[in-house]
Amino acid sequence: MEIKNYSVTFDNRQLSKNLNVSFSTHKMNIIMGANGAGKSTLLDFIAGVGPKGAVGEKVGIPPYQKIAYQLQQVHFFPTLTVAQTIDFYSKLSNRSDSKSYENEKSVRNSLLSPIWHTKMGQLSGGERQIVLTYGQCLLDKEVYIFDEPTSGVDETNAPLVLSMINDLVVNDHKIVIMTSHHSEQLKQFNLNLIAL
Ligand SMILES: Nc1ncnc2c1ncn2[C@@H]1O[C@H](COP(=O)(O)OP(=O)(O)OP(=O)(O)O)[C@@H](O)[C@H]1O
Repeated sequence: MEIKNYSVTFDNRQLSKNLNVSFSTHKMNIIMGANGAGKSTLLDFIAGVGPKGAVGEKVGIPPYQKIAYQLQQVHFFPTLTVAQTIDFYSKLSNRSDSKSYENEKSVRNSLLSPIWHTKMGQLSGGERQIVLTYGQCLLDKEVYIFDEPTSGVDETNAPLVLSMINDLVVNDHKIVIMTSHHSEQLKQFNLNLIAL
């Protein structure tokens, strides 16, 4: 999977010019770069949701229906409980429960179970992030894109969340692309680092 000759300009400001990126099928793809470097914008392009005015060739990138994309700003229904939110994701998925892995079970049992009946609107920012990342991992897609999935998640919980995401690559052979500002959290994983 590749992006070739990707360029984007906003208000006469050239953000990216003729960028070429190859994505690994057997390592997590991590896009790193300074604030405003264009990481989220590139994710939007890969996911097929924008940005206007971006050009580039997509090679081997599936249509948007086969892509799970978690935006940086977490979106949720504040009056649904965690249980109802996860049920919502499960209903969007064709995945069978038998494909549940240890890290996913650990997130559910240790992180989600204490807040299972709490409304999404009552959770902390980090808790919401964990619930929605867990939900994304339940979907049955070819490509999973996460924009800073550990933003707001504490140092103890972040490795578990990242291990759950890494399982998508290692166990399910899916393509994972994410942005991160936390290289130290990712050291233990097999990575394809993409610097913007
Ligand atoms: N629709 C738009 N119109 C004008 N400028 C935009 C638009 N979308 C993004 N930008 C600008 O492009 C730059 C890159 O934005 P982007 O969100 O991709 O950065 P980022 O690398 O993800 O940053 P961060 O690490 O802070 O999340 C920013 O300066 C942003 O203001």
